[in-house]
Amino acid sequence: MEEGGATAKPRRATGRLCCTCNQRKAALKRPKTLEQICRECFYSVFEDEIHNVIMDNNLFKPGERVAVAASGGKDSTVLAYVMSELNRRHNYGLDLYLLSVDEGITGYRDDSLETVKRNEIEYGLPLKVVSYKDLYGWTMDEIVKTIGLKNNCTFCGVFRRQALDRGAALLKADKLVTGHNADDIAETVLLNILRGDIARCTFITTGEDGPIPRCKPFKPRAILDIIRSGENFRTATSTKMPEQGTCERCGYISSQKLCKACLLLEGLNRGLPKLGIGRARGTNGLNKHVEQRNLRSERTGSSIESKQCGTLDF
Ligand SMILES: Nc1ncnc2c1ncn2[C@@H]1O[C@H](COP(=O)(O)OP(=O)(O)OP(=O)(O)O)[C@@H](O)[C@H]1O
Repeated sequence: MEEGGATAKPRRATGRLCCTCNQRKAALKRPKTLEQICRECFYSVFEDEIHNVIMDNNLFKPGERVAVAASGGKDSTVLAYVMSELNRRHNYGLDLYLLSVDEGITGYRDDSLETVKRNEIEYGLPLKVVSYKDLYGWTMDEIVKTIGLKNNCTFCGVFRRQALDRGAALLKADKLVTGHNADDIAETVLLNILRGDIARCTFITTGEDGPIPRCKPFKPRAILDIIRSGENFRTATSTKMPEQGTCERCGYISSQKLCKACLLLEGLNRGLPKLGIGRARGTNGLNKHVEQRNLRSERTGSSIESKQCGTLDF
């Protein structure tokens, strides 16, 4: 794995022999170590690194059912391959499944779902697809028609997070693994610093207090400084953390009366699509002030939320 994750672009090597096997021609220069390495050795080093991350962090136990969040994009396609390969090679004893969320974005997700269907056959992993339309009654295309291009990422991010949890629950999975890599984690650290909300986003496993913990095996061993600084953040003991309960409407984990997805849906279904956009910490989730603040910041374009895409912790 390179610093940026599974698929960061390596630099081309310059006609030297691979420094690992000393036999084949080097195909790339690893940005992390500046070593010139051939294709075969790179695959093997990369897979060993992921195996070490999994072992060092005790990510799985034999017999666990693990859902691989598969978007059909590059990172999760590599993740599906590596998980099935390492499971076989090192006898992890895991029951692996592919889990895809169809957000209902014509011309985008329908294409990438075809990739996941190919992975299902190629790696022999059963595939479960959950859709926004079935779970929420809305596709992203319909949401964009209602809310416009601005802020629609909030819906997509909140709904996807919950859809993955719901899909994993349908699969009776013990764990959910995602293809988030070092770049994704570093980006989240930076955005959360701006929001004064840090630490949790750098954990390799999150949600252990909920029904299905999430793991990110692509978080590399040689962690970027920015991730380390996030890990070193401590939450002051005097800081009141939100208490985790359940949404009184759908039963999903929530620190408010209504979870974020139900709040967003409430807005969509009432014809007030901006209702749930923004943060509602310490409120019952249907707070007039939040609603007003959102409308205000929408007008001024001043909130961080309006500039970000989706949720900031994963
Ligand atoms: N529609 C989806 N269905 C299933 N899993 C998803 C979906 N979208 C994202 N994920 C999971 O979340 C991870 C991060 O997704 P994101 O889109 O932020 O990053 P990415 O680097 O583009 O990932 P990828 O290359 O795998 O699409 C993915 O690697 C995947 O594990």
